[in-house]
Amino acid sequence: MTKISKAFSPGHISGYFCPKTCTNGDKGSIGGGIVITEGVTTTVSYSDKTAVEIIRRGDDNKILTKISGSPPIAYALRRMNVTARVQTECRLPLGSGFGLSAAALLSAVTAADDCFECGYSTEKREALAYEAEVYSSSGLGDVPAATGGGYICRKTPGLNGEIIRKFDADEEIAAVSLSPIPTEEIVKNTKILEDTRKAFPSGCPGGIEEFFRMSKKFAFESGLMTEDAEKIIRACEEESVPASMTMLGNGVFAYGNPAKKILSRFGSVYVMKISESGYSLLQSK
Ligand SMILES: Nc1ncnc2c1ncn2[C@@H]1O[C@H](COP(=O)(O)OP(=O)(O)OP(=O)(O)O)[C@@H](O)[C@H]1O
Ligand SMILES: CC(C)(CO)[C@@H](O)C(=O)[O-]
Repeated sequence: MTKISKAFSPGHISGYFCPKTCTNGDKGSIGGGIVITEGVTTTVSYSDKTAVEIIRRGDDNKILTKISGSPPIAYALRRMNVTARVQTECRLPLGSGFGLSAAALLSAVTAADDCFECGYSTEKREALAYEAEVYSSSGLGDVPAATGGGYICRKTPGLNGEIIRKFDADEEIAAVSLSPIPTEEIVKNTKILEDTRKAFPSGCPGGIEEFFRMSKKFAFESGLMTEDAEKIIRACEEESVPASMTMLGNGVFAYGNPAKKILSRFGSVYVMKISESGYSLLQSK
């Protein structure tokens, strides 16, 4: 009987970031963000040819989007020397600043390692997910972020970088997304990257409210803030709700139980919490 393995990884919303080269020469970033309870569940089984299907479901479990193919996952499987049938499932929209490519990679590599009994160490699995993410220009800091939970301050880049994780904020995170922003276009644009360097805040936030203040200042000063996001953030300010722009997506994330009501004036709201943990294997049979 064919073995079916399943793994989950949380997503990650970046509030501010700055590209940085890792000590080993790899590309990476430092920054602040939130690891979220929403993410990607990936199922892997043997097939004589790799086929990846991306599924996004709505609240009623109805399929909203079905896409064939995921270049980062196909790259990772080639590096593992395996061919597989892969299905990723998520609820959040793709390309909208929720770090879903990193979540898809961490869960796919974990499930494939189990399915094909590769016997990889944790370090090897994460290094492969990181390599595939950076090679595909689909993210810089989301893989290290999703190896654990909390709202985080990534002080140095890469998987061996120093990450401060805090778990002292347990109210809801609400998010609204108006349209995607392709990560690749931003991380390859030298002018934008220079502006993110200038706007990057120093130090780590002392609490969740300070995290949102630092993120908002970064979003404006880096020039990444969109008109749509600014309008929503202003509405949050009127009610003293901490909010900022989802990096990288044309949308807003906000903290605290009143956030959902404000954001619902602007589009479909996704409600989640700060995740207590990183990715994990869910099923092996
Ligand atoms: N849920 C998913 N399952 C499989 N592959 C995905 C998924 N989400 C994104 N990808 C792959 O990641 C690549 C780049 O996606 P992109 O960086 O735009 O998305 P993202 O990670 O959701 O966004 P962001 O980096 O802004 O959070 C695409 O090639 C896409 O196929
Ligand atoms: C570049 C980025 C904002 C894309 O989501 C993220 O990977 C990060 O914070 O490095």
